[in-house]
Amino acid sequence: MEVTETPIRVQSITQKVPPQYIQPLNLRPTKPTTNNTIPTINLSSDVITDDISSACRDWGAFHVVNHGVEKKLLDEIRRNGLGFFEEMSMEEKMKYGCEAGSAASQGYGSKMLVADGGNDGVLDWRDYFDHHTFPLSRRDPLRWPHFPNSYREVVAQYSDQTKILAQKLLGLISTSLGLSSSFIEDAMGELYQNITISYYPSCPQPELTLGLQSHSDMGFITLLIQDDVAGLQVLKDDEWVTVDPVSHAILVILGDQTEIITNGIYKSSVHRAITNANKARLSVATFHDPAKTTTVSPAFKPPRYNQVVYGDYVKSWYTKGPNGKRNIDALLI
Ligand SMILES: O=C(O)CCC(=O)C(=O)O
Ligand SMILES: [Fe+2]
Repeated sequence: MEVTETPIRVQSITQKVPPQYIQPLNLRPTKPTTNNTIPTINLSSDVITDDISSACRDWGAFHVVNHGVEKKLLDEIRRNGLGFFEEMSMEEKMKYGCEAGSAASQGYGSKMLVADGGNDGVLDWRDYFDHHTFPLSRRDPLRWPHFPNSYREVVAQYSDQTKILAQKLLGLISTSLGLSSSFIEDAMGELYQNITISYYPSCPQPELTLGLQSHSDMGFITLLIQDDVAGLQVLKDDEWVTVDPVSHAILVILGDQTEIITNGIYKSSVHRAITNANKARLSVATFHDPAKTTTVSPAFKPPRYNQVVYGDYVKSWYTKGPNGKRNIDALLI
């Protein structure tokens, strides 16, 4: 299997859903049957260790409030992202197009994972803009949109503030397991951060498509904000639970490296995005990963996962496709 970039962007599809975007019957979204809601943790409260611990154990995802990222900045990054996708011409946007054939290149794209089986050949109903933000040597704002005017400044500030929050959360996660507060950060080594703004155009047949297929994130921790159009779902006890947008909260999603380092005590969250007939949806996901050369291994004995070089893990993810959790399951001892 290989990763290719399609020349088309979902935004440019004007009529009915082309066949490449139609999910097989068993993967099409159905109405959630549960009223379960993911937990919310107030980071300004003193007694949150137990809450963090149960949210990480039971869900692998939770909202945080009083998180220290300026509310204005959350609004601004959503506004600037929307400005790029909705107000710039396709011709202008394509000047920032991702490199064809590269799995994680920076810029405007709509990724196509081509697999020999399963559903991975089906395309996501999503366009995105990916920004490399940390280490600072990777940060090149000239490769980010020049419109709206504040775009580059807002992304840089958002990157700085979310990195601080991610470090704080990794500290809390470490201490909740009796590890030193810097344990996960030390194991991660140099922090790599990418910010992906996803734009899910309204879809004429949402019952046939997925905005983003079921997956868990590869790295340590993802911080996600969405707009007021619901669409994100997390898998809990084999049921899809819709994550209702909470104004100015940030959703924390544990990634596969956190599952490995915690020896499976904490689980990465399987999630997906569904589409909507009437409204486009925007989300901003900020990923925190180790360097490709870093080896991640369980902190507890006996290990339940084989250690892995992060770069190999990423390669395998892009080779086999993200479907559900099959990549991390392959490391189980
Ligand atoms: O759009 C969303 O809410 C989900 C995005 C996501 O899961 C990802 O980019 O990995
Ligand atoms: Fe994700």
